Amino acid sequence: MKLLADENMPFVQELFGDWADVATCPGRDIRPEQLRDVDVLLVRSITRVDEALLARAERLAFVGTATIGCDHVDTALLARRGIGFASAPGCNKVAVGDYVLAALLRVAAHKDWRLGEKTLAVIGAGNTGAEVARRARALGMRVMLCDPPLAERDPTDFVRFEQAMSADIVSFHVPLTRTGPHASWHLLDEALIGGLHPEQVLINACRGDVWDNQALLARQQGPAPLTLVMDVWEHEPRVLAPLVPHVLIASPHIAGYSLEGKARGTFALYQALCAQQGRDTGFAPEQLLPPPPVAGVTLTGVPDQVQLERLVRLVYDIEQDDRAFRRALGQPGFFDRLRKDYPERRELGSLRLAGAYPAMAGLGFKV
Ligand SMILES: NC(=O)c1ccc[n+]([C@@H]2O[C@H](COP(=O)([O-])OP(=O)(O)OC[C@H]3O[C@@H](n4cnc5c(N)ncnc54)[C@H](O)[C@@H]3O)[C@@H](O)[C@H]2O)c1
Ligand SMILES: O=C(O)[C@H](O)[C@H](O)COP(=O)(O)O
Repeated sequence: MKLLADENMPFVQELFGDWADVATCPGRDIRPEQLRDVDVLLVRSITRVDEALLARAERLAFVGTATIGCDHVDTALLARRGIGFASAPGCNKVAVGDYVLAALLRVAAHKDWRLGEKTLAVIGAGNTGAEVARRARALGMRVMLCDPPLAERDPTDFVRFEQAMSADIVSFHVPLTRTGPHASWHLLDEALIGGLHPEQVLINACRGDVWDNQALLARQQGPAPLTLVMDVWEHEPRVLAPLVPHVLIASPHIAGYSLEGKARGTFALYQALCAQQGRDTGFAPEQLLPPPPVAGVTLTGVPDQVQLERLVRLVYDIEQDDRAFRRALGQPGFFDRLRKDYPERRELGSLRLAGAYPAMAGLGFKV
């Protein structure tokens, strides 16, 4: 069995090496002729799996994407051609929760806000949105959820989009869709951007095209800019460079890039391929992970917001990501390079807090 995988997918050798002939290559450079004799293709979000890519893939029996988002895969085509498919729902939801928590604490320090007095709206209350909501509640924030597809089934817990957009902080967690009643392409459009209050904070850790970046730039260059946190950008890997100086935290689509999240992503594909081939799964994803560099801290009191930010930074320093992004901006290929060389990052759950109050588990730490 010949398996071709994106070179940025860790643990492929460990999981598939003893039963497949494994080759890896840059995900953006996979060519149709490379797939001629390939049985299994494992990709990340940067490989467009479509008619053109699969034109010569006569042996292909399985495609896996080690991601939550599937907007890069023509799943209808795979179904038509009888090619098995798996994604990794939820694999990096905890990492996205960590990213947004770190961002919230940074924003609060920047604006001199007490988060417990603020409202957070989550647009898209699925896997990642729910993680974010859990953490915000643990910070004492008032949380609004906006998810029209879920609200159609049970409206009890949800607010309308217009109400959500009035929150102090609005965090976006929707899949990218271009058609249908809940299409999310440019969900944040020029009209909406123009009507926001200058004190508001917007976070995008889902897909860049959900926000109209040109319209945001126009707003930011005006007299009443917003506070922005952007992990994802319209037209990645290209970035609208003039927007970056107007963004408080800028990063190269790494919100989900914890080591644990990546291990879960590859492992989900391993499980799916094992199931397709009737093979027993011999591993647990935890076995793939090295011990974390800092495994425990003892608290002697209830940490305030500043101490909480320090604790988070002990595991994940979002400012380091922001600095690396600004330093590299403009260099050829900088976006993909930062992602490829992304430092090993552990989840907050890798840190055990002794003496913590129980709500701190809601922030993601092990208590
Ligand atoms: N930046 C990153 O590293 C990163 C990491 C993981 C996921 N993502 C992106 O985030 C997206 C969400 O991930 P998830 O795991 O939470 O997915 P999910 O499918 O679990 O949840 C998405 C939710 O959005 C809702 N939704 C759909 N259209 C909507 C709309 N127009 N308005 C409001 N809600 C809407 C859905 O009903 C669903 O509940 C993924 O599709 C992926 O594109 C990015
Ligand atoms: O959809 C996802 O799961 C994330 O956006 C994913 O982490 C993106 O990372 P990539 O696949 O591009 O490496």
